[in-house]
Amino acid sequence: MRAVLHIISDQQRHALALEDALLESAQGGADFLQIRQKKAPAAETHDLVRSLQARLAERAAKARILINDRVDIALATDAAGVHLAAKSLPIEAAVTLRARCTWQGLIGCSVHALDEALAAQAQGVDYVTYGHVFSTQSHPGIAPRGVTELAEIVERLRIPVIAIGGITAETVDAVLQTGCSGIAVIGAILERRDPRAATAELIERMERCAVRPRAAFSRRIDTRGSKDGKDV
Ligand SMILES: Cc1ncc(COP(=O)(O)OP(=O)(O)O)c(N)n1
Ligand SMILES: Cc1nc(C(=O)O)sc1CCOP(=O)(O)O
Ligand SMILES: [Mg+2]
Repeated sequence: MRAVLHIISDQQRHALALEDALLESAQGGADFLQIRQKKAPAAETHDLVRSLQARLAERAAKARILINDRVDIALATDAAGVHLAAKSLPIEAAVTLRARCTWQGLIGCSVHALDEALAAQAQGVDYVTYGHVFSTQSHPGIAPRGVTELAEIVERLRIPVIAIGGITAETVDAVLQTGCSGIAVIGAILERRDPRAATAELIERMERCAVRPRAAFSRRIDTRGSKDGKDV
């Protein structure tokens, strides 16, 4: 089991057209495309997800889609999961909602400290992203947290920890040495002219790492969000 690769969308940070860049990264082997369209109208994000799902299926690309923030869009598109950011619906509310419906996708969230990570785990998330590990254009002026704190969080949690923030092909080995379950990136893939090749190179480096993830994703990863796992 190798660590997973999440590609996160950003409306400002992409060299190719965003949808094309995401598809290229999926064809390069990305495991998750996390659709993070801050401030985009729901209809626009919904249409982007639907279009990506259709184009991924045409290409037989296996990447799963996670929706940032919008639980409603995750349900409506039967996405593989929802990622809760700092100002999203509280974890407890998202977990309760999932218990009441047929959608059974992943629920993940962003954390930035050990106590937040432990609280998120106790509230029932399936994974956390922890960052930012290195300096990142997305959060300028906030000090990076580094791999030592990442290693402590990985050690203390039983659920998968995905490292995020400034991770590149050059630094991925040091990140994976912590035993984290994956990495999430924007710039290392979406700001490249050839996201497919950049993804393939990053995955090759991930596969070469001798340290394996301490925690595996739950079985929810194997299906689309709905209980029967059928494709839409
Ligand atoms: C200290 C700190 N606070 C917030 C963030 C970013 O928050 P997040 O919920 O992950 O939202 P986006 O990253 O999607 O903007 C941070 N990195 N550090
Ligand atoms: C979206 C995001 N969230 C972070 C967090 O720490 O929560 S860091 C980050 C930016 C990731 O982009 P890049 O790989 O280009 O640094
Ligand atoms: Mg974040």
